[in-house]
Amino acid sequence: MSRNKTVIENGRFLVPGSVQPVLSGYMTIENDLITYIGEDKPAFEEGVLTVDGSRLLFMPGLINTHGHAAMSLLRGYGDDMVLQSWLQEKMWPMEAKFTGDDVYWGTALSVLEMLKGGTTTFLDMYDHMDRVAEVTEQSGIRAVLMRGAIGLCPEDVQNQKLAEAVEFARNWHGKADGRITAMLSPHAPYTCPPEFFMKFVQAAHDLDLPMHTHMSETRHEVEQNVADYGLRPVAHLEKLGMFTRPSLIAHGVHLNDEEIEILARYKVGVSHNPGSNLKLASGVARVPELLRAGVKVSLGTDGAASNNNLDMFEEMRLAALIHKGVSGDPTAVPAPEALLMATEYGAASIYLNNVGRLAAGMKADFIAIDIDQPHLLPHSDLLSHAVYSASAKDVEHVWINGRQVVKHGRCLTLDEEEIRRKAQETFESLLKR
Ligand SMILES: CSC[C@H]1O[C@@H](n2cnc3c(O)ncnc32)[C@H](O)[C@@H]1O
Ligand SMILES: [Zn+2]
Repeated sequence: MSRNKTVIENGRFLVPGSVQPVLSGYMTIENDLITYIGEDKPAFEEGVLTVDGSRLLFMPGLINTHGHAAMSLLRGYGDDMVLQSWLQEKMWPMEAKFTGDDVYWGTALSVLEMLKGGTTTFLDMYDHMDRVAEVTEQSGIRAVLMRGAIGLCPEDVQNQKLAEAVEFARNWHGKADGRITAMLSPHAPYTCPPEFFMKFVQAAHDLDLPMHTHMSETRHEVEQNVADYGLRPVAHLEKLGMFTRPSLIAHGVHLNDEEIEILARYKVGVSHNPGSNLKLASGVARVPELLRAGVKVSLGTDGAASNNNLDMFEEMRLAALIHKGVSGDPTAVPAPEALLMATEYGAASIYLNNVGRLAAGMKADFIAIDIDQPHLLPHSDLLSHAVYSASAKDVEHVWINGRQVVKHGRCLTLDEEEIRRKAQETFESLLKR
């Protein structure tokens, strides 16, 4: 008998993008992989763990392609502000006080929220990344991690940040049973002078890693980029060589047709963060146009201080709704497309080719939602329900890399009580420092 085998029986499974997007049947997981999914009952040996899937909807784990996990400590601290004053007056002064322990507890709080809400992979750009990696290892979640660098500082400090980013990537890429991968991440073109940004591009070449940055989030940022460098942000980053690397940009709210064409040509991914963009009054990204141009569009929450939660079901729903409202076209982002953005396109945009889809051979990263609830009945179209009706609270079970990490809504890998207590204590201590 194989070391670790589970068979899900009589479940409903979401396979967006396929001819049969809602499949009734069975799924087999062996060690870290899905080995079978189909209508026919597989033969299996006595003693294999079976899960009754009859009241559950199984779907790929959700993939959060942009965030700053430790910022959960600043949830509710600085609402109703635009990006620049929010960063300069509220976030950066508080973040300057963060220690490694603060980042650990803030990240633990976010990972707990994400796991319980059905997110199985998250991207994180922050400081003290060894502590983020520690939470990732302990919790069982999958993560794409990077030391984000703001270059508004003397050159020796810039170089120190770059060195930390490189060292982190060297130490952690491929670790935690392969659940951690790394990228390199200058924070944004408006916080990283060109020479500093180009050093990151060179490092990404040297380490053969993809790159990630914030870009074209606000109209002000685009105007400032033109004033400072004579170029809009896309042409500016193209000139700095970023797109010679596999790249993902966060936001991309203010893009013109030509910029969309450039991103498509270089196969640059865009992490669409509708909740954060709405809350910071940044605008609404041109997602239907990006998708039509063939750009990989995925979904992210950004940090919990600008969202103000990490519920990827909410981002999916927002992505499916707001573009209908803006365009007047009810087919602007249909439900299957929104689900793909949160799963398969998410995986592609962070350069993971083995998650984001329920299929034999893929890593067993999947979730089960309880569909026996009033807001998820009748079972007319379960894919529609997953996008338009479900929320993080409906998540019953979560498996990552074949290991169950949430069971009946309880996290099996983290100490929930301790994290709740430490998060509150940490916030209170930050206010006093
Ligand atoms: C260098 S660590 C990451 C850095 O990013 C800041 N941040 C959080 N949300 C946003 C956003 O929407 N746009 C730009 N920068 C953001 C965060 O406060 C950290 O300082
Ligand atoms: Zn961000």
